[in-house]
Amino acid sequence: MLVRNATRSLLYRRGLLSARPRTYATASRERVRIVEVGPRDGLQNESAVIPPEVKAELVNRLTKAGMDIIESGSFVSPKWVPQMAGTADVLKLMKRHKGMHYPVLVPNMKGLELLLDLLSKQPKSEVPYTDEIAVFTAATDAFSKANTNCTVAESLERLSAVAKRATAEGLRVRGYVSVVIDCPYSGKVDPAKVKDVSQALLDMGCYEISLGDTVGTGNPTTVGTLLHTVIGGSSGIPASKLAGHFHDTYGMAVANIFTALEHGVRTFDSAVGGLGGCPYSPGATGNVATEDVLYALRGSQYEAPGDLEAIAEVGTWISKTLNRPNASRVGRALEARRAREKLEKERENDGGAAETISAKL
Ligand SMILES: CC(C)(COP(=O)([O-])OP(=O)([O-])OC[C@H]1O[C@@H](n2cnc3c(N)ncnc32)[C@H](O)[C@@H]1OP(=O)([O-])[O-])[C@@H](O)C(=O)NCCC(=O)NCCSC(=O)C[C@@](C)(O)CC(=O)[O-]
Repeated sequence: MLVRNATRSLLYRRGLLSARPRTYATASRERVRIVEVGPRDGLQNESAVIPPEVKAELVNRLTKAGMDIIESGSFVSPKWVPQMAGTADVLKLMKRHKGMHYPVLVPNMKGLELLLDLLSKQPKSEVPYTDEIAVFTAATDAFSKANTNCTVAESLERLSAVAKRATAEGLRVRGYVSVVIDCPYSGKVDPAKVKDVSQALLDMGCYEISLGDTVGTGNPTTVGTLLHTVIGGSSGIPASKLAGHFHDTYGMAVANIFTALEHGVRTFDSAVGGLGGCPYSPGATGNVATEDVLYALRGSQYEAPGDLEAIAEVGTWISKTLNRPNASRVGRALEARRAREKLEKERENDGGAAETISAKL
């Protein structure tokens, strides 16, 4: 069947590629959605101050590399998460494109009002700063209190009002449930509780629920058990309404994604360069790296957005900019390959020059 390379076509339509992509024959592949969370989840835990220009540049580079859903910041209390202060500036600075989504986290009505105020001041001719918010809660009271200073029940009440108002204002609402496997404060989490909280978020109008293995302790068995409970039974939540958000603390995130794929989940959150960690989950490392997800899906029946080589270059750039090691193994391997190829080219050029000199002599 004739299909077009989806990512290159998207870039061409956005005016980021000059040449129309060629069409070529390939087997039809099932589309997987990737929510790139690097600019939000990835940066929220960094201790050094990151200027809004750098955050906006990260979004721009990810766009050029083909990502089409980029979580771009948070309207949370700057006292709680100082790194996300200035999200309004990031949204103003970054280049926004029609058809893309730039969700931002909103924890309460105050955050939503700040966002709505910003949107109301934007010239109508511009692409909106965002058309989507993400609300977040947890499967345990202990984590919810540490993260948002209220119990799960209190957070659901708070978020229900936020979701209702956001929907009325024309915004899409995504929901997160944190600590779906283990809680750093209260231990093992009951999958039935995850199902109840997810259902409550759907009932208040969230179009999708991202299940967060915040601590990154899940493995294919525990993730499989979780999904079996959440999706299964007559009151099961359809897999199409779920997303996987796996931190890679124990190196299991890619395996967990494949387990989730087997259960029908087709949306995954990832962060370029494996950036991130949650300020309220001590010891947890970053999200699964976008590069690792794209590489793992190569040659499979699934097609994901994003150009792997280009994403890897963004991972190299942001890791250098933040002065931190690139946490993506695929990113590091591609970096090493690029360095080798550069060296070989230089050698070739040197050899060529030497040959020219000896020919002249
Ligand atoms: C929810 C609150 C605000 C409650 O925090 P609180 O202290 O209970 O809030 P409050 O209502 O009592 O207000 C205290 C002060 O904060 C201000 N305030 C209040 N709200 C806002 C706001 N939205 N924006 C800006 N300022 C705000 C408010 O105006 C007041 O200012 P003051 O009078 O003292 O000057 C706080 O706990 C908070 O912001 N928490 C966010 C924590 C966070 O961002 N965590 C990381 C994101 S979640 C995550 O990473 C997990 C995820 C999603 O990736 C999935 C996974 O991996 O599991």
